[in-house]
Amino acid sequence: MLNLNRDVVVVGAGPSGLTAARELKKAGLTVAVLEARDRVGGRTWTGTVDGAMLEIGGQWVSPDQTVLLELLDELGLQTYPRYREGESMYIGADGVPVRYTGDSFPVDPDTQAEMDKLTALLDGLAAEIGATEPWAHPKARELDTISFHHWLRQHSSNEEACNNIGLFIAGGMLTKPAHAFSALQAVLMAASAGSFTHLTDEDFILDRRVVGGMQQVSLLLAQELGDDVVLNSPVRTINWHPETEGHSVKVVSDGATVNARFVIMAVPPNLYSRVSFNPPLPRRQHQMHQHQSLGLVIKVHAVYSRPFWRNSGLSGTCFGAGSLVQEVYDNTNFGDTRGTLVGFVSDEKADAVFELGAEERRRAILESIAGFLGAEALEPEVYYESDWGSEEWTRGAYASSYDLGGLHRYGKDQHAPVGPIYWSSSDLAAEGYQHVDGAIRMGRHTAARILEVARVAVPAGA
Ligand SMILES: Cc1cc2nc3c(=O)[nH]c(=O)nc-3n(C[C@H](O)[C@H](O)[C@H](O)COP(=O)(O)OP(=O)(O)OC[C@H]3O[C@@H](n4cnc5c(N)ncnc54)[C@H](O)[C@@H]3O)c2cc1C
Repeated sequence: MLNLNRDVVVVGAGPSGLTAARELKKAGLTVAVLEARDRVGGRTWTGTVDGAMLEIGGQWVSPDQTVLLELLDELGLQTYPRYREGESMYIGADGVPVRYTGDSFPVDPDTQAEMDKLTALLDGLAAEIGATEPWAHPKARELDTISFHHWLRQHSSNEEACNNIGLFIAGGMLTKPAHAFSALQAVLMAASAGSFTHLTDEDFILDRRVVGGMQQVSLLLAQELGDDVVLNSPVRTINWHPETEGHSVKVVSDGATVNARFVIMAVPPNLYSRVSFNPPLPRRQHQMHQHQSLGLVIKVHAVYSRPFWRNSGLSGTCFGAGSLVQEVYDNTNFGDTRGTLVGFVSDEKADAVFELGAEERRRAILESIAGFLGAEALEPEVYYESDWGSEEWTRGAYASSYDLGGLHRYGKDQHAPVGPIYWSSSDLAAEGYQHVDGAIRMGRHTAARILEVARVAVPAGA
């Protein structure tokens, strides 16, 4: 068991915690990062399964994610574009697969007009409300007390249009059913990516990947931090002093005990209560944290001897709001001769297939992909389901959002430190919310806040 004395202890070696630690260390403070798992990277994890390199967690980078793009550059990591040549596939309300090109689904003109109307409304709200303080906008309560499902139907009676627009935020981003979160939460998601239109444009939001995998960001940051990162060390208890802000914290983990002046909880909010705080956190945090939960999505990887869909002029991009696998993309690795598809089974559909045995689930998922791309999809060489819901130190995917009414009620306090305890994760970001970019932004922001306080606070032992 290590006994360490540091200025700041960071709980969690995901991109947010590692960024915060790096910034603090650069500024001259001493740090320790305690990580529960036997690896760094958190929800980014580049693994090898049956000889295939898979992005088990976060992978895509979009052009608005400028902080991540800058960091990739600084770390010497290269990116490459997602394969997108050829026609896409769409399965609409009639269940018939249709090939199409361009940005719009091949729907009838009425449905298209309704989708355009809903898109314009959401773009307008995202621009007006923004991602920084959505809870402070005059419309916050009104939008936060109606589910996204009902908000869509309040503005359109076209069910296919509502389902298609709902897909981009519900199944596609928050990975919760559209009845489980508010219209305000949907607006935050859109604003955090620059606009709702960005979320509907897969060539924007899923633009590029990192050569060698996204986890390298965390691996390289951890390499710089060296022995200051301690793995296999789930933090169990944080003893802190409410009166002496920033001066005295004792963080107890399985691998190390750290005495520090500040602590950063760089874990998703649903895991805060895994740590015993002594004294307990205030009422406000106790309540707020119970309203932040992770969604659920199965990221499915299927690797084939070759990218067979390309031979028939298909890009591998497929959408079907009513399909079990509601999105499919060509996820072939840089320089790989094999072809990889990635698909997503979200929220209630994920619940349903988790009721099945592994073989039956695999068959149902591959049949859904084959519904878009043909029978060759049924026989991958490698098949893998990323099951983040079963990961003790995450418990869902992709990230956390408030339940209905929670964002306007609690949002203003989600960043507020409690004495020496600060909060940092992509789940709390404005720009880049739920993404690696947001995790890095939050890490920098939290480090800057601590540096400001540390300048005037009395060092431990003084
Ligand atoms: C399947 C999937 C696909 C995704 N796709 C994308 C994508 O394409 N693009 C994108 O930008 N983002 C994507 N994301 C989201 C992105 O990965 C996350 O937003 C990002 O990793 C969050 O970083 P973080 O540092 O805030 O939290 P995390 O990455 O979750 O890191 C938190 C760390 O804290 C550790 N921890 C938890 N509790 C404790 C404890 N008590 N003690 C010590 N350590 C603890 C965890 O083990 C973890 O390492 C995806 C996520 C998933 C799961």
